[in-house]
Amino acid sequence: MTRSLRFPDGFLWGAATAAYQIEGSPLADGAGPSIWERFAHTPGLMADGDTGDIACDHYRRHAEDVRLMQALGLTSYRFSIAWSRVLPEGTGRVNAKGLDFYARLVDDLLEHGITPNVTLFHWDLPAALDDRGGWLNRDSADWFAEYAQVMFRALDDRVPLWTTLNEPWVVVDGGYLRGTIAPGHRNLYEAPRVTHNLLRASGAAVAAYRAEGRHRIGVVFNLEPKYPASTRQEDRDATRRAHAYMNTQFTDPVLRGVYPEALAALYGAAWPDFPAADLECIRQPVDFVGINYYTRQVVRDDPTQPPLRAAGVPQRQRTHTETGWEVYEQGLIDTLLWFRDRYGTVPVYLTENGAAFYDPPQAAGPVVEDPLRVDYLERHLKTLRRAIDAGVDVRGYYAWSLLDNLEWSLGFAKRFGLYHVDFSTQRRTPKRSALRYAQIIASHGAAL
Ligand SMILES: OC[C@@H]1[C@@H](O)[C@H](O)[C@@H](O)c2nc(CNc3ccccc3)cn21
Repeated sequence: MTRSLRFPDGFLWGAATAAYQIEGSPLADGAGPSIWERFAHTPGLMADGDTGDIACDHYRRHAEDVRLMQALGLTSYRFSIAWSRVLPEGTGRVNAKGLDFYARLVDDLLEHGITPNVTLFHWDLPAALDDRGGWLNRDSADWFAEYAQVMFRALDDRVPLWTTLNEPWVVVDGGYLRGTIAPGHRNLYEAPRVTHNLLRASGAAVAAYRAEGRHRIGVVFNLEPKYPASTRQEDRDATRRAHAYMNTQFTDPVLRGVYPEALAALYGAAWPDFPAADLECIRQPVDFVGINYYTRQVVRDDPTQPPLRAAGVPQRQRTHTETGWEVYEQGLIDTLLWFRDRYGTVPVYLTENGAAFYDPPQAAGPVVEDPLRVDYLERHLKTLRRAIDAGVDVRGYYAWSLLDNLEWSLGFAKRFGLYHVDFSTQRRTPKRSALRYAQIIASHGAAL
């Protein structure tokens, strides 16, 4: 007997985007620059010299894009606020036109029956705050709480789902250790301090929400399950280090109030002695957690790669995406079951899941054929259903992404969208995966 794949009543079917990746017009109507405005306009840092100056032109085409969401039957849309549109200097003066853009977008979503899921910080820190030390400055928690309160007071009457941060690990690893994303630092001593201030900021925003919020607030982590390349103790130890660095470095402080012990040894002299009171702020209870799942990592010991001393082992026998990520849907249920077993019944949204594949050249027509993305979507939704059957409290799914967009420093070439975007004309064309997703949504999962 084939089990129905219907999803629970009230389960949200969404798609996700981020401000700098889709909006364009980064300095329009009084907006201040973000660190991404600076990073993207620094020669040599962006593939093909791509920038977010236009991107998907969503700032001007938002009404058209909401109609695209409605065409898929989406019941929710996850998007981020560009902090420096609303607070051009990061704190203090509010730019009414910036706030108004997001109020009009939220109203339009609600009029189309689409639940807004708002991310306050998706990597685009106001440049003016970076000039004051950015996330390295302990004051960043207060700056973020001030900004969050401005947004709560403006939109909490209409926004039922808020998230504070998107993927603090990527900000730390990419922005302060590897230098691959803004602000492009490469400093081991900065990394744990940025982790700590990001988590303090999230906690401060959650505390501010408790004072006046009417709905629910959470935080979004990218979780990537780690599997040892062999049963050798060295590989198992390396796997544990990689898991602590990428995953529990963030989930444990927020959900358990402590950092993983492995981090002190990993960071060594760079590991600060944090005030205990900070952890009380960080561990503010959240109403839900967003999990972004894309792939897994198979890990081996690698003494040549300090401080982690771990390396990924390519799984060449399996399909990979254009960003080099293995398609491994089993990692999704492994992650969700691990999360439930470690942290209990905190509700979860799968706030990002998707893939960049090379869409084969085809004649311009009403649909772009993307068979690999259709397969990726089906595999992961079927697996998500298995996790729900196993008792994980998953409340919604957000495909990354609604539109092909600016894949940060990788530029426009890496296409994750359900809709293809011709960036020379801004024409949106549904991919086959969009039509398949619409069919799945219409059946609430039964058509899987
Ligand atoms: O890379 C695709 C998306 C990206 O466009 C989103 O803005 C971001 O939220 C996002 N996070 C991941 C997963 N985490 C990750 C892992 C390694 C490098 C960069 C991101 C993928 N994505």
